[in-house]
Amino acid sequence: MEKLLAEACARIGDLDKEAMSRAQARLDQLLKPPGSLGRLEELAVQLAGIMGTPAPTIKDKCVVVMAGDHGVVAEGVSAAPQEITYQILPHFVRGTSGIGVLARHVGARLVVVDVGVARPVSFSGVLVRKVRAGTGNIARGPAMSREEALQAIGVGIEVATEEVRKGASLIATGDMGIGNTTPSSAILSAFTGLPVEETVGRGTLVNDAVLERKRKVVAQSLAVNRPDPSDPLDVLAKVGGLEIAGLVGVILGAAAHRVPVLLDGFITGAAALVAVGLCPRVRQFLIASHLSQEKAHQHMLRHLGLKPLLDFDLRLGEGTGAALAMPLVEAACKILKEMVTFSEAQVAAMHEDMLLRP
Ligand SMILES: Cc1cc2ncn([C@H]3O[C@H](COP(=O)(O)O)[C@@H](O)[C@H]3O)c2cc1C
Ligand SMILES: O=C(O)c1cccnc1
Repeated sequence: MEKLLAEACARIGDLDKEAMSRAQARLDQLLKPPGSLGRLEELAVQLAGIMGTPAPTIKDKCVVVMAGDHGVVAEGVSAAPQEITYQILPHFVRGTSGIGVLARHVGARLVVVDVGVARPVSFSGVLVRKVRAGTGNIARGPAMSREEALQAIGVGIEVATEEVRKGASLIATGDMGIGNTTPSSAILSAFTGLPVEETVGRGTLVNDAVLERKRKVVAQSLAVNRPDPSDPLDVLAKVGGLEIAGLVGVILGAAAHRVPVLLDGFITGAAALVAVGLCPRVRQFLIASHLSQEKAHQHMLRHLGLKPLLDFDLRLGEGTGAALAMPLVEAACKILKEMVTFSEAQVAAMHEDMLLRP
């Protein structure tokens, strides 16, 4: 499994600078004032760099949802019962959960993976790649062993690779796992050193008493496990989650094939922190779809150096924000391909001498 991770990291290159400058040059000639399509232009240049062509196209889109359970729910850190992680799975497959509806809405394939759900899963349509039946309670000990973390990363790499083989040219990440905002906060604190007051939020909308308990639990998980921020795998194994590890693999596996990765909210952000820790170059392949209402997401994105596309007050996870942002990514590609330049349109050029140039 370590080999799979090492291979994926080794394959992740830099952005294609030549494709980026050609895309930028075309954007500057298109029938519009310079830079007037704003962030769509930035996105277009990034996509050109990721996909290695000045005219990138998105053909097939998929959302990968990794599901896993968390021993730390025994501490009373979520307003939702643990069984929901299991019970919601058929609604993913049938398309009646939040991401079920939104993935269908944007025309993306939905891939649901059990990488660590507590109960045995046998719903047809769910890919069962269970590494273990839920993590250990991070308030008392490690979430999982290093080997299990590597195995779950391997599952993610394999799933992403398979989706790319089937034709995916844009992959969105999603999470399902009751309790998973707690390990995500622990990961954020471990990497940034931020105090739990800054990294712990309300998750499924817990009240003040639970929020306070959650802060103590995260602080305790760090004190008990002493994750080493210079060793991302150590952080993941000690205070992470199985679905978070799976998502680390999806991110690395997609980037290894030069496929852009849309992050969702707080949990996929925690996975991104680990992935970037393991392979800093992967950052350039990431697109932050939205700013979650989970308060600490802003710290996460700042640490990752990513600017969210949407600010929609979402706090569901499942990949819902990432799915909603897919049409923006497609729009950025279409601008490059389908818009005409001033000269192609035979339209009078702008007054160069009157333009503000940086
Ligand atoms: C019905 C339901 C559907 C969800 N879909 C995603 N989450 C989200 O909420 C959970 C994280 O919040 P916490 O750490 O407070 O438990 C995760 O399952 C996450 O995916 C859901 C939560 C619920 C209740
Ligand atoms: O930002 C998220 O992804 C999120 C926030 C709260 C609960 N579940 C997910």
